[in-house]
Amino acid sequence: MKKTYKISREPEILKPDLCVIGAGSAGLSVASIAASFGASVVLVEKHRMGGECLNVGCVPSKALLAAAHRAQRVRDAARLGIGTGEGPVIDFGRVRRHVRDVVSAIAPMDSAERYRAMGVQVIKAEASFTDARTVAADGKVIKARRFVVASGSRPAIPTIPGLDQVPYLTNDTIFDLEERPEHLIVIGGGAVGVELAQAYRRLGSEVTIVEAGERLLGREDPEMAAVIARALRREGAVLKLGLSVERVEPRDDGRVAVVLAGGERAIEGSHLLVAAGRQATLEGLNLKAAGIRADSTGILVGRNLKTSNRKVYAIGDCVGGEETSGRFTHVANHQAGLVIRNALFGLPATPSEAIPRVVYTDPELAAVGLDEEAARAAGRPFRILRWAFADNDRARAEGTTQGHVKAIVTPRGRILGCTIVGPGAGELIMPWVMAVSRGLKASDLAGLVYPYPTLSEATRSAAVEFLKPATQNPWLRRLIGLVRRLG
Ligand SMILES: Cc1cc2nc3c(=O)[nH]c(=O)nc-3n(C[C@H](O)[C@H](O)[C@H](O)COP(=O)(O)OP(=O)(O)OC[C@H]3O[C@@H](n4cnc5c(N)ncnc54)[C@H](O)[C@@H]3O)c2cc1C
Ligand SMILES: NC(=O)c1ccc[n+]([C@@H]2O[C@H](COP(=O)([O-])OP(=O)(O)OC[C@H]3O[C@@H](n4cnc5c(N)ncnc54)[C@H](O)[C@@H]3O)[C@@H](O)[C@H]2O)c1
Repeated sequence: MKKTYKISREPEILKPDLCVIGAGSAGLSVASIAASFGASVVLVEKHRMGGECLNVGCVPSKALLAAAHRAQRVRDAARLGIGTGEGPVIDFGRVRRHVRDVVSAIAPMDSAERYRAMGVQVIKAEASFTDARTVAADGKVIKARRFVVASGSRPAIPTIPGLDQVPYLTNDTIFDLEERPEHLIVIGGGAVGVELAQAYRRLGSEVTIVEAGERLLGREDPEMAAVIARALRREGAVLKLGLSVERVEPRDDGRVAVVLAGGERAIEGSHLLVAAGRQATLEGLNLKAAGIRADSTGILVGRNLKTSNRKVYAIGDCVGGEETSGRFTHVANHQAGLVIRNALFGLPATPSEAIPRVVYTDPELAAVGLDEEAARAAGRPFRILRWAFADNDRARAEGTTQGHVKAIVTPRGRILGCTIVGPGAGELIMPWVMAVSRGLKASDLAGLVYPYPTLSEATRSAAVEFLKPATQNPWLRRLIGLVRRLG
């Protein structure tokens, strides 16, 4: 009889400088920067290269909003004397194609091929810790000098009775819709809910937002968030605020009914979007085996973004606890740079205090540093400087006068924070980011020359507000008199 031999193959052992888990915004940034410095990098991704931002987050949502904002401009054109007949004709199939085309055009930047060409070893598999110094993926054993967990987040699904009995959308699926929803009900009035609600409303859907909190965009300055709420209402979105969802029911005709607490009439819609926050993706990682601490908010990090295992960092959306500066792509990128500083060069990795955030509605809302509430909570004296876009010549010319700049400064003028709601707020926030980050004063921004007529002048006007009391200063008035006498 022929003898059979069992061939037991030893697993391949890789010993790179860095092993990065997750190829979303955070993981890709770390991998590319490390590779550019000549470090050896293994990047492990179990699903799609580019993660959430490229595939189901920032990119498709901003492409959809771009189409929606274009439709609104057509509606608004009559105010400037431009006839557009019956208003915009929305071809939802083409809108969807535009969204897909934008994602496809950016995808090569995040592709495995591009990263392999940089010298990164890309493994398409789930990564799992086997002990404090080892990760297993695709039958390979990775014993890296340092690990970076960048495993991201996914939509948090609230426990609402009946939700599991109806089809519902999240940001993972809404960009695949083939047809425009007739009536989209959105659970959650945070950034995801508000941006997508305005996008669909402007593309012609009926939209209802149900938000458990008393207002939309609960983490933003209430005065500024109210401008967005007014804009949404004016465009016909229905806002149900301060109401919790009691249950969700399917209707015989395929529609969905959302029953609200407090005896409110049930809302019936064709589609339901759950946009009720995020949950860190931790399953499959086997964090316990590596001694990495996490709680319900995500992986806990300390100084230098290190986890409780000092060889392992965590960055991006998977990070929880108090340390997180928000779940944003630019935060993920910033943290990637910090990890490189620490892991490759042994330098301290101190997160910036000046992290901006933008909600891409129209008008946009952008913020950096302290807002009024945070300044009050800090218990130190401060001043508020405001400037309305209604008093900005360019905004008047464009017919986009909603909103204002609201800056928080110390009594000596040091800029502590700024929130802008208005046209292009996401672009206008940058001098304020620079000011907060570099400890600049209102006089620094007031002293710059701004081209006329630009929206940027609203920054100077707000900053000049700080200097206005000086015009009443008796010493300065006496000085003017003295100079006058000197001829
Ligand atoms: C609708 C929407 C719009 C948004 N718009 C903006 C915006 O305009 N601006 C902005 O700054 N932010 C925006 N965000 C937030 C932004 O998308 C996230 O902050 C960012 O994508 C987080 O990047 P990340 O790399 O931490 O995580 P992710 O992009 O989620 O990447 C994590 C990757 O890790 C992989 N992974 C997980 N576990 C494992 C494992 N065990 N093994 C291997 N791979 C694993 C996942 O498959 C995933 O690809 C938006 C979010 C949403 C939902
Ligand atoms: N422009 C951007 O930069 C951008 C855009 C979208 C998302 N994001 C990121 O994604 C993160 C997640 O966004 P999000 O909007 O999903 O979360 P979020 O936490 O900002 O808002 C979720 C909202 O849902 C509400 N909610 C929760 N459960 C509810 C329930 N059962 N009924 C009614 N309301 C309920 C909450 O009160 C909250 O207001 C954001 O924090 C942000 O970091 C950024």
